[in-house]
Amino acid sequence: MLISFEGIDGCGKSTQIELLKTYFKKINTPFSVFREPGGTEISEKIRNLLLHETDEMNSVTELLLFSAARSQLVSEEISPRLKKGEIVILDRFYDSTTAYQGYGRKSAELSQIETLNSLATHQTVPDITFYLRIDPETASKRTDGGEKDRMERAGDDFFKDVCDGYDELSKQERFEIIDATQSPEMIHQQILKRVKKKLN
Ligand SMILES: Nc1ncnc2c1ncn2[C@@H]1O[C@H](COP(=O)(O)OP(=O)(O)OP(=O)(O)O)[C@@H](O)[C@H]1O
Ligand SMILES: Cc1cn([C@H]2C[C@H](O)[C@@H](COP(=O)(O)O)O2)c(=O)[nH]c1=O
Repeated sequence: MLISFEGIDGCGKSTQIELLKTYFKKINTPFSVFREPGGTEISEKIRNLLLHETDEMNSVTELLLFSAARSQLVSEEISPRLKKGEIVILDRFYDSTTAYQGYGRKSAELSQIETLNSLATHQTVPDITFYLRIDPETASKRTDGGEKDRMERAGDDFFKDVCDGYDELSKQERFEIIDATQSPEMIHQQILKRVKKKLN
């Protein structure tokens, strides 16, 4: 089973993934967690380029690098585990590319991004995608104080477009839309309900 978490920076993905890990440990169910971009040696190097490189990067290079990191992660880690019937939790997957590079940066036509996503994932689609929905102002307040990476510095208008992208994407059946301004425990309960339904 493949479970992905999506939303803008500061929406609370990491917090919810930690709570879900605790649940799977409690019920003695093995699972793996990967973050995107990252999760393999090559993909972590690409992450560094994408998030911490200070030189100018054009938006198509950015799109291709996110896709390259994903392709490596899927072939090296995700596909082998899914083939064995394991649970894989992803902190972001290709919906991030559609929302950030498609709707946010407008790096390419959405149909081109869809093709690229399909190529990088070998058509791997999550069983459930939790979309932690939050407005950019509230999310940004949560991450204030910390050092912002290259994507987080993109500005309010960019994040509004990314949110529009997620709102559009989340009309698909596999999405569970969650009000991310609720307490972490309330959000966790909504996540557990959907996970348990899928497990049974
Ligand atoms: N439901 C919540 N209500 C209020 N604050 C929250 C909630 N969930 C997480 N936070 C806080 O918001 C901040 C960001 O949370 P977290 O790191 O889980 O988000 P994230 O989506 O993983 O962020 P990023 O994508 O930037 O890594 C943390 O300080 C966390 O404690
Ligand atoms: C996979 C993916 C990610 N991004 C952006 C989203 C975030 O700003 C960073 C990742 O940081 P996080 O703290 O690990 O969430 O990268 C993107 O723009 N496109 C993508 O495909």
